[in-house]
Amino acid sequence: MACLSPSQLQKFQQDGFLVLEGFLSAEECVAMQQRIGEIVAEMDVPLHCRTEFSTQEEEQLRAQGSTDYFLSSGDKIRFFFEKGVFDEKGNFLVPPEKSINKIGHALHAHDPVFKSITHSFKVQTLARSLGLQMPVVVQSMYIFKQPHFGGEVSPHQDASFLYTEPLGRVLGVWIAVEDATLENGCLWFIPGSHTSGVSRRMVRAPVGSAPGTSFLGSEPARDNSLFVPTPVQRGALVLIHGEVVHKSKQNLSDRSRQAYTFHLMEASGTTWSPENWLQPTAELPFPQLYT
Ligand SMILES: O=C(O)CCC(=O)C(=O)O
Ligand SMILES: [Fe+2]
Repeated sequence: MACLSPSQLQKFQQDGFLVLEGFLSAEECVAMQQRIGEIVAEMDVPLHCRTEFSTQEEEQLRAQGSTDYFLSSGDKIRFFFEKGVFDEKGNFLVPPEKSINKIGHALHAHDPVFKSITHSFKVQTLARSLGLQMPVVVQSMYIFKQPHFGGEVSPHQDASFLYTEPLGRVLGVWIAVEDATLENGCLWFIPGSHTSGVSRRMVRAPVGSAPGTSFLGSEPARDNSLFVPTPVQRGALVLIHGEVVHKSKQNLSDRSRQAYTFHLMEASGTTWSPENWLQPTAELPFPQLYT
């Protein structure tokens, strides 16, 4: 199951993504959900991410605060929210657990449940069967896709944010913690779109400068009809090539679509761009997958 067959490998190479249904058990998914429930119950939300200030000066301060909150989240467990969930005083307009867009970017390093799934024998076997020699985990996210308003993820290539030289060294591992359907915002891919490089890159601005990151190049308009929906069941794992174009729609249904996703980089012979927003730190060098 965790070891890819030659035809699965070929399909991944051809399409730039691959669905592996039943990769995790329902119990493993429930364990992740329960742990997330505990983490959210203990959540401490910094004021600068809760308050919508009124004057322009205060707005700038707030924007800088949340930029720093994001830019320094690579080695921490932090919370990112949907738009419009706070009033002007910073009170939640919806229950806190329904307001989170995602938790990032180091659950894989700091939380025992997510660490053991990330480094599980199944995941290691999968990485070996893809030929990865020295994979490291660069980031992880728990994505909520809340019912009724969970935001869309616009068409992108992961390598735009996680840039390497050469390209082709980043791999997304996306695990459906709940069923992902057409209604609740499943992933969509343009099959074969991983073979023509990266259209834009997000680079980190000099420290302290606003807005903190900027794009080199731009995302071209994509023909909507090229996207193929990828509904999957709870426990499915979707492999995402670093350059394949993908997206997900807003969740207007009444069911959430939670997912745990992490990104691997083949570290052997690869340069991680020093301009990426995400950088290994002294506290958290990118951990080796095979440990
Ligand atoms: O879960 C989603 O909707 C998008 C996830 C994604 O883009 C990724 O894991 O690379
Ligand atoms: Fe992505």
